[in-house]
Amino acid sequence: MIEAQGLTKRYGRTVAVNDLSFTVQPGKVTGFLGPNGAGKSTTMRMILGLDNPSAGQVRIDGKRYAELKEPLRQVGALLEAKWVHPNRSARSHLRWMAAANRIPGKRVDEVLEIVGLTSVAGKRAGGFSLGMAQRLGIATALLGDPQVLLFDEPVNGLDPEGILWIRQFMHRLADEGRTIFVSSHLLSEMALTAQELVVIGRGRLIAQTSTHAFIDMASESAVRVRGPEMERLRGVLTGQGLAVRDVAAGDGGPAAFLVSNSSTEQVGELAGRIGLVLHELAAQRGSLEQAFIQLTGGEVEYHAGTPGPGDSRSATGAPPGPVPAGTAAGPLAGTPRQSVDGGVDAGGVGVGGGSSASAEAARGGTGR
Ligand SMILES: Nc1ncnc2c1ncn2[C@@H]1O[C@H](COP(=O)(O)OP(=O)(O)OP(=O)(O)O)[C@@H](O)[C@H]1O
Repeated sequence: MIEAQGLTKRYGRTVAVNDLSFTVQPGKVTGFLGPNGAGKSTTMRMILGLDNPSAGQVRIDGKRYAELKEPLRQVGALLEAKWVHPNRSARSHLRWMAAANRIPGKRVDEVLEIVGLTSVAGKRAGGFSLGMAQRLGIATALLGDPQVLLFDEPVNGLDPEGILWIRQFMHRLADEGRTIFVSSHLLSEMALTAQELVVIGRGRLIAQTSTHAFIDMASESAVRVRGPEMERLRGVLTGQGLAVRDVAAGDGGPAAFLVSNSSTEQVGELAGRIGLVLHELAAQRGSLEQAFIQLTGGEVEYHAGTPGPGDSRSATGAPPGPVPAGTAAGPLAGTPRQSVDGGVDAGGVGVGGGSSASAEAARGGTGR
């Protein structure tokens, strides 16, 4: 289990993570969802002890990362693909990582098998596709057979086959009772991958809930309705206080109305009461991605103090809770990352990725 309490990270004037509290339970895939710059990677680095919190704390099975005796056996992580020395084979890389962490060599062949890389284990990792590199990163994270696994945007850049593999693989790991925490900025992807969600925007918690509940909350439910007497239809709907929007004709079909926050039953019955003929009556869902952007405070390019869509959230039916509306603690996505502070030697870290100095440290800094 992962537990964050009041977790906060400041980089100069940027508040990357702002008083974040959440828990990640074993036996499920928990998605860590937020737009680019929301603070996901920073949070993950703090979980892994690669960055120190400015305030608050995060614990893995009750302990801070630094207190874990054999971290690679407790936590594995995939932070970034394409991080292996290109001239090393997958097997020799894994052997090296295993030896550095006192893990028996036979585990290397096991993890190669688990991720489906056995047949290419002797090939140069430099020639690997992104999907294969991701598998190798996952194999590395699994070396110590940890119960807790973190994946930072694992499907970025993958083809559909690679995405499907990662998704199914995570489900399998969760079914084994492990704690799986996976970040993404794509709600549609998380809708298929995660059972639980921790949603953040501009460093703050927006929701921790089941994926199902979040999608219900995030997506507008509306009814599309059409008939030969549109103006009578409009009258009966607005007469009941329903919000009616004109929808342009799609695919050459006739124009229709979208009725917000209603059901097909309600619209059908209202029409039926006055004997109105309908040619179309269908439940519609808004775009998940758009709703998500609205909920998470919108644009990635916010600058401190700039009001954004988050400010009108209450008017859009956004959920209650810790909302970043109007906060000046925006992520300043355009802000250059000037400093990497609190970097901790990752020698024993189950980090399957990361192009940073810490990943180099994980490789022993040998540059081999
Ligand atoms: N080392 C750093 N120094 C300065 N600012 C940083 C540093 N790391 C992150 N930030 C800032 O903190 C904020 C959160 O960044 P973070 O990378 O954690 O977000 P994210 O949700 O992972 O986004 P992405 O998916 O784009 O990586 C951003 O404004 C970023 O510019």
